[in-house]
Amino acid sequence: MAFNSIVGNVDKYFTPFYRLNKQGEFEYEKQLHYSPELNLVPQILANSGRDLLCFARDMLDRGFREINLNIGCPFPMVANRHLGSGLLPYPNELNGMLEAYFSKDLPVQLSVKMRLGWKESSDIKAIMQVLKRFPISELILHPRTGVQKYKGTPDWEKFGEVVGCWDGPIVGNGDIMTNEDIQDKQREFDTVKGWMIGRGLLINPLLLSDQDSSCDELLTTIRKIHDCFIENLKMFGYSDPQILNHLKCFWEYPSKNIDGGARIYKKLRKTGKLDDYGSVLDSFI
Ligand SMILES: Cc1cc2nc3c(=O)[nH]c(=O)nc-3n(C[C@H](O)[C@H](O)[C@H](O)COP(=O)(O)O)c2cc1C
Repeated sequence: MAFNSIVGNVDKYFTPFYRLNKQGEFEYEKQLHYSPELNLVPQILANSGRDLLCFARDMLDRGFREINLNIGCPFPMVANRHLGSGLLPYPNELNGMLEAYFSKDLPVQLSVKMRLGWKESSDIKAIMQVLKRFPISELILHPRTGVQKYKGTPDWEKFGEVVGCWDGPIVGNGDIMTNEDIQDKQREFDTVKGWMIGRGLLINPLLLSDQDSSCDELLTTIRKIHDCFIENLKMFGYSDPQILNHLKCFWEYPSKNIDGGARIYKKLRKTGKLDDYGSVLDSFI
């Protein structure tokens, strides 16, 4: 929300994934509703048709017409439960979930965000055979395995193979850090519908602007996003300690693009109260 208010120029946003809590329920922010100003797609981490359907119905009630299934999350605590990229070695489980979902014919499109596999990129072969059986509205592929996390480089050759065998809309994701990266990738894969950007936009929120931006412009923009983010967190009803936690996470990526950023990030992380955090931040930025 904060990024969209201050910078924008992005076609589509995705929520962080929702998953069942320990009580077996989904918990949503009360502000989670579709709005035409923010093309937001709610994402779910699931491995059962029942959970996927329950989430889709909840999102339908909130005005959404697309949900996104995450079968790419690489964290072992997630993957060990056959969730995220941990589902990729189990095509039959994916098949069962999708059969259950599409048997209900809900007016909620299902897109998929995935990696190439869990341990082996060869997982993708059987997974693609399953996905092709269903009307998946969009496929977003980050061409690394789960165990790779962010190590090494994305396997763009494998990505090309998937693009070649998928008839529907496909989006690429991985290590896009500059505007030129997008142009290069689009030239290489001209049938690809778009590019999802994660860390690149967190590090440089002005990545998509046409002109080179100065350090001052960048810093001012980051600060504006930050201040808007705080307002949103307050509006969402978060407590001060929760807000502080979110703000500390906020700086992980932008601090990489600021002179002395590592030092600032370290100092901010050490603060224990929101007031102290504000003073430390004001002394730097
Ligand atoms: C802080 C952070 C949180 C993320 N949370 C999610 C998430 O909830 N769902 C998801 O599909 N991907 C998530 N990702 C992964 C990104 O969507 C993306 O696939 C990954 O960062 C690779 O793209 P990039 O090289 O452009 O960053 C997250 C990444 C980061 C850095």
